[in-house]
Amino acid sequence: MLKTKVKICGLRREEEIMLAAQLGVEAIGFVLYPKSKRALSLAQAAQLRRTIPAGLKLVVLMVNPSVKEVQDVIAQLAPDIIQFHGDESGAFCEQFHYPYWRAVRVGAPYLQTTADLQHYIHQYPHAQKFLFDAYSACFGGAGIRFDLSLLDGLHLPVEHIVIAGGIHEGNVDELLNNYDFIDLSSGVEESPGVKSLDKMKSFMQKVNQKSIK
Ligand SMILES: O=C(O)c1ccccc1NCC(=O)[C@H](O)[C@H](O)COP(=O)(O)O
Repeated sequence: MLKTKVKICGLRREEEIMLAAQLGVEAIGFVLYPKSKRALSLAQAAQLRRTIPAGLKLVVLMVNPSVKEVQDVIAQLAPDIIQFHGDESGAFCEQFHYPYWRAVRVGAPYLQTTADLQHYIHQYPHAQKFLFDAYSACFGGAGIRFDLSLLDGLHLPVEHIVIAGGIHEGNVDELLNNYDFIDLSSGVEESPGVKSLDKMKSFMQKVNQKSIK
């Protein structure tokens, strides 16, 4: 059994960051994808970056960025991890020699079966983790679950797996202590792009209660 770590994605306000740190969240995500309702500009992200307390990891999420955009993020934000959430190839992700998570959009036409997933992850040999999320036309943050049984039989250590997609206080039980890392966004929002401090608190209370001591 594992003590499940939590990443909350799409934070945009300093009070959300402070609360995440207080609640024992492992990592937060900034969305640098202009079409997202949770988008931050690079300048906004740089300002918020300064407020992140030590010990709270920063994951910067990008969707089909240019090389220059990734280089700018590394230079100006120095995130702990870059999360590639679009259609970036292995060669693209690996050219930066920077820690990255590869989002796997389960249910995409080319990601329908366990064999498809296995084939896909082999294309990213240096990914630190694979974040399994449900396929959606808007790329992510859509509150949709995927069929977890597709991960059964996957040759991938559990420490390399992050489960995302439609997680909230009401359904997190089945994941806790079974997965190393989970990621959520809309499940702790009061409106698109605005985190609910109350939902963050009650979600993390549940996680912390259920966690193996
Ligand atoms: O959050 C977004 O708006 C977003 C936009 C484009 C690509 C990815 C995006 N979010 C990715 C995340 O890491 C979310 O936490 C993940 O998709 C789960 O979201 P949710 O189903 O809302 O919990």
